[in-house]
Amino acid sequence: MSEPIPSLAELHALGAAQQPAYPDPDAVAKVVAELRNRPPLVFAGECDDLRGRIAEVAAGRSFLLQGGDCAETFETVTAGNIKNKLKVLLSMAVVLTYAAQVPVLKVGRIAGQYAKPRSRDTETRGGVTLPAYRGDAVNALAFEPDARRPDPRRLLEVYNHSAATLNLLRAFVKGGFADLRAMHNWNADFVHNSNVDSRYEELSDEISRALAFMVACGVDNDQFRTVDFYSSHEALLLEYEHSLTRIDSRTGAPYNTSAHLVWAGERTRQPDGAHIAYLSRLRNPLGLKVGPKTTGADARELVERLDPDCEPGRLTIISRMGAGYVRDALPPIIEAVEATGRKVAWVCDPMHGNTFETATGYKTRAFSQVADELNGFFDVHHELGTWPGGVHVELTGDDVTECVGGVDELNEADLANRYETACDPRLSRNQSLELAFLIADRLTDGRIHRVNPVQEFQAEDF
Ligand SMILES: O=C[C@H](O)[C@H](O)COP(=O)(O)O
Ligand SMILES: C=C(OP(=O)(O)O)C(=O)O
Repeated sequence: MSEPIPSLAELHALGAAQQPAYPDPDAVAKVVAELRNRPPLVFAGECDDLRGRIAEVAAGRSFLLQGGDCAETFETVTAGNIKNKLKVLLSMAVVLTYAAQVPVLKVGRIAGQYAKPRSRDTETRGGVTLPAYRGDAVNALAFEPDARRPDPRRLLEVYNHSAATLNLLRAFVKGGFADLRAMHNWNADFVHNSNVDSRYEELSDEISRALAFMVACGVDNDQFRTVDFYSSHEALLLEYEHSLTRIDSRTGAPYNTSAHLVWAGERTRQPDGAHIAYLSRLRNPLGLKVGPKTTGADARELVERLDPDCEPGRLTIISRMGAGYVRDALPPIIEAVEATGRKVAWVCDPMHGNTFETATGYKTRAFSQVADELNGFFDVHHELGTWPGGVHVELTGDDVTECVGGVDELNEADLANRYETACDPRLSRNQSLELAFLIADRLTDGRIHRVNPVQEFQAEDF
């Protein structure tokens, strides 16, 4: 049984990094009271299912695909946007499942990813300094004093937009949209102009033939109709996360019911800080981001706090080292955690350690560095004999121009064409698919242990 969740006041007393400076505490209290009355967005039993599935990842029998926007915005909660993100994640999952023949666990960075930690509290433009944009959960992106003032009522909008997003996602994944037999349609709206597309089309044709064969052999057609899809976000804003925490009536344990999985970010994982104190009490599966300065001892201390019962599937460690550091910085962390006997899922975020700013002021990432970090991650796990359990990516289903390189050979001048992110640069739909093929190649290069597809593949694994 978990210890009780500390009160918000107790958490703040521990020191909470990256919280908004709300000007009106009464307005915050009102919003918290209102959120505490709202129905949960996810069911505790679903979080338990996800924990079981992450245990499969940790055991080397499955691969975790976690992805979505850097920062969701209220304005982009539209059917088209949600559908495109789901389509690219499903397409990536198909590539991984079929080409690499590993079951793929699908987790969106979605339906709650509205708050951003920032390097600086303020932003200065043309001699004017305003509070930094901290995500739609806190303030608005426009560089104006009113827009940048933190407004707690935005947390109610986070709840509303997350509920609408989850509702549509559940309809898509259970209602037939994600049917494997419809995989050609997921890409019908895209311009087919790259070698990634032809690889994908070839693979879809092969899958269609394989499915027709299986159906002809008597496999139940309906098994391909639905998929399991989970939600996740960084548990950053204590007021929001705490208000959506509920005691499960079945077990008496506390769950964050705003998402299936929540994670501690690189900037908020102080072992004695508020975020770790809060997360350690939850029964949800948890993520932990670790950067290049994390030592083995740091990692050990954090996993002992977050996973005191050494429960397989409890923890997903998401490394975000940077292409130049991953090969040196990751091994001591893996060794220290594995030495504790814990079974964690090891996941690579190849985005956050590889951000740079162009001379024209765009924050971007080079696809080559993203690929290099991923390759480093696979190399390290190969050398240590551990399972490279998954990938965590910032992506969108649209043809944005935010990261340079990749199949469309985007250069710095192209960034101005469709730079739409509210915070960090995301992979476009083509770059995301290209990444999936790259991962599939690493998983099938004969050096990484994988499951026997014939014995272990089940339709619901897709
Ligand atoms: O997404 C992650 C962080 O919020 C982001 O990288 C911070 O960006 P900044 O350095 O521009 O504040
Ligand atoms: C802020 C993020 O990452 P990190 O904590 O790894 O910097 C993020 O994933 O949005």
